[in-house]
Amino acid sequence: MQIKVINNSKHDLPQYQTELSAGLDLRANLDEPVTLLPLERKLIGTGLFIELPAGYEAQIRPRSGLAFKHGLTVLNTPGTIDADYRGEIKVLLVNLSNEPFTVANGERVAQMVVAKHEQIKWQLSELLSETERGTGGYGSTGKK
Ligand SMILES: O=c1ccn([C@H]2C[C@H](O)[C@@H](COP(=O)(O)OP(=O)(O)OP(=O)(O)O)O2)c(=O)[nH]1
Ligand SMILES: [Mg+2]
Repeated sequence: MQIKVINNSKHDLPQYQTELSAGLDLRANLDEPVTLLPLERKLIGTGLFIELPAGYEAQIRPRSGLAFKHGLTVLNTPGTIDADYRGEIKVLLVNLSNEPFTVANGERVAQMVVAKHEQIKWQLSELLSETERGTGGYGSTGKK
């Protein structure tokens, strides 16, 4: 499917890195490097503006390599880009390591997955159907 995009960044459009990748890697669009101290969070611009069709969202997710090697993740993961959003796509990075991390211009800081979603209508009810699980959760299964 085709998605309208405005690229006001210094970089090429995000690409799928392999044939069947789910995520497009998003590059930081910076005038100068940005340093995140331990536990610090910062919004990183991408310079990208998109127009998703109705019924689609884009999810902003961390990259596992940055998370594993540097404790860098997306604070609000998965970030939600609504189909009616026309602003710049931004990435809310947080440094969960003990070391400062410096983001370079053009660094692939996160990935974006475009996904279908439903918009529901509520059917207000008094009773829900019975199931084997019932109200159990939070580790309720597999016990004698
Ligand atoms: O990681 C993100 C998350 C959101 N957005 C943009 C697109 C999204 O459509 C809009 C609103 O996001 P969200 O609904 O998560 O934030 P909110 O705190 O509920 O703000 P709002 O009241 O504007 O909906 O912000 C981003 O650029 N990056
Ligand atoms: Mg919202």
